[in-house]
Amino acid sequence: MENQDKIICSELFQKQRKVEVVLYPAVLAWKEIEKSSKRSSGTSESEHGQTVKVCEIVAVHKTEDEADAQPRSHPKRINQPSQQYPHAFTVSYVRRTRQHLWRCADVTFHCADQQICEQWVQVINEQLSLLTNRPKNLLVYINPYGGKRRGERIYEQKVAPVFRQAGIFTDVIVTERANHARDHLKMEANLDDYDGVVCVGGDGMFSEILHGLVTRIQTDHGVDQNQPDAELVPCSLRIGIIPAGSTDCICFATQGTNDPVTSALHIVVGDSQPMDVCSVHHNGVFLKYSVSLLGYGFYGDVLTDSERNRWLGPARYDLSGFKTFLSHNYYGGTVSFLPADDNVGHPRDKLQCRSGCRICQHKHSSKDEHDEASEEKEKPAEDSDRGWNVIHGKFIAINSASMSCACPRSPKGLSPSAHLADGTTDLILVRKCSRLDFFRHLLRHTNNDDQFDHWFVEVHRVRKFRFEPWHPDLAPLEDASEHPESPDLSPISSLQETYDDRTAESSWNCDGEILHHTAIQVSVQCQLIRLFARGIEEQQDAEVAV
Ligand SMILES: Nc1ncnc2c1ncn2[C@@H]1O[C@H](COP(=O)(O)OP(=O)(O)OP(=O)(O)O)[C@@H](O)[C@H]1O
Repeated sequence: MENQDKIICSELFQKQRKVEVVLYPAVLAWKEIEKSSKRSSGTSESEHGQTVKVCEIVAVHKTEDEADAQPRSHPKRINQPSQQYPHAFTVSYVRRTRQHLWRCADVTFHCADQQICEQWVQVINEQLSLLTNRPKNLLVYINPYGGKRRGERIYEQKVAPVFRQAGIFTDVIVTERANHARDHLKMEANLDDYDGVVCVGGDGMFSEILHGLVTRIQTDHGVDQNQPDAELVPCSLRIGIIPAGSTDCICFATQGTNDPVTSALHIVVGDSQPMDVCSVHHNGVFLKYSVSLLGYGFYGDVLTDSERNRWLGPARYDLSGFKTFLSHNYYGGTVSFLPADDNVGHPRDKLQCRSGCRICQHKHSSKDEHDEASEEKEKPAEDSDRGWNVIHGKFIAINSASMSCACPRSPKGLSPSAHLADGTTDLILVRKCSRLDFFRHLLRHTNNDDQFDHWFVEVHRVRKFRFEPWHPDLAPLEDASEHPESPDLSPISSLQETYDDRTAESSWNCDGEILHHTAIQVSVQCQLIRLFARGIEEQQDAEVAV
């Protein structure tokens, strides 16, 4: 940093200390000139001083009220700095606290000269205006009925003040019915007026925003969503998520916490996290988009049952989970999938998707190359069955996890190494097994053991997959030859077993909504959307090297 050009440098006064304050293009730094035993916290501190990244400064303003600028706990000393340094400015910046939580902290500097004070405010504001990724105008949708019905209060009390401080203009729509936000985005919203869309609600509300925005962009570009192989147009507007639902998995998986203030700050600093979206079709008709979990069998049944108990609130998922576990249903069907290239890793490689993920970045550059190459072609090649794997079987669960699906209850998630933006989804097949085995598998989602390390579980990283349920009259024999890596699979006797013991079909749980078709085709659309998020930060990312 010493080598960077100083933009401005002054001797100022901060918390009873004389400090040298320097603004570099990327960092604001200050260090004590006269040693004091007291230190403030929140910024990166070292023997050289403290720093804040310019990109994490929320706002700067002149501090008009001297009383506000002085620490109240030292009334005796108020006159000392205020006589010598009567002018002050305050820098508000992102401060990391525990477990990925962000808070807005203030540091106030006192100056002897009004001109210097004003110059500092002006220069910092000029640097902030160079940060073109920051949103200035946002369209906010609030679901007043999500979660514990606190969406409006959360927005007014915790989010709006942060946006105001950062000088962000907002248009706020409190939804009046389900799909209000989706329809407004699809048909009415003037998207050119905004730099992003903010969703105040849970995963269901996010799904509305996702569908509204993606559909609108495809319509505007004349892309037919019903074509399973259509190359969808990525959304230029980013989506911010303010968690206010009973399930906030997408927020948790992209920020590491479900906290409205943290989310608001990620929006203010203009973070950008690309994200894959799965498109789901049935016989050439578009059904839904999914960004987190597509689950057939166990998770479909849990959702179906929980819908009957909505009155129980979030507790309905526990009750339905328990009931579904006891019923121990399994379902016959054929799963076909197109495996991903080796360069995106494997679901069991323990490489977790974190902020600045290497695998997602690699995928991004190869996507660019692919985009350029495909522009030269008239039309993308037709899907052939070349490279597809086919598995027939009886399954307790078929899950496709496009992200880890980590949540406070299952901190590792369904697929701990799934990536947010690598153009793949992790297809997890849980075959028919004993109830005790299935329990052991579920338990491993909550501890450090590998949940895929069971004879009845297999996991594949895929770009596309299809599912066809077995129909009563047409049930094929189970084909163990297709999956040689599962030596313990049913012996010959069960291959001869007809599908007499099947139960009825299950349903697909698509990001918390039930799909009305069981035979589906799924295709991952690489980095179709971007969120105001930066992925889960490693601890060392929280500190600036000085
Ligand atoms: N004004 C409204 N009235 C009724 N329903 C609404 C309204 N606005 C949005 N919704 C719907 O409420 C559903 C649940 O919303 P949300 O995801 O915000 O809360 P949630 O408590 O997490 O719910 P869930 O756990 O079911 O996803 C969404 O599917 C959304 O379409």
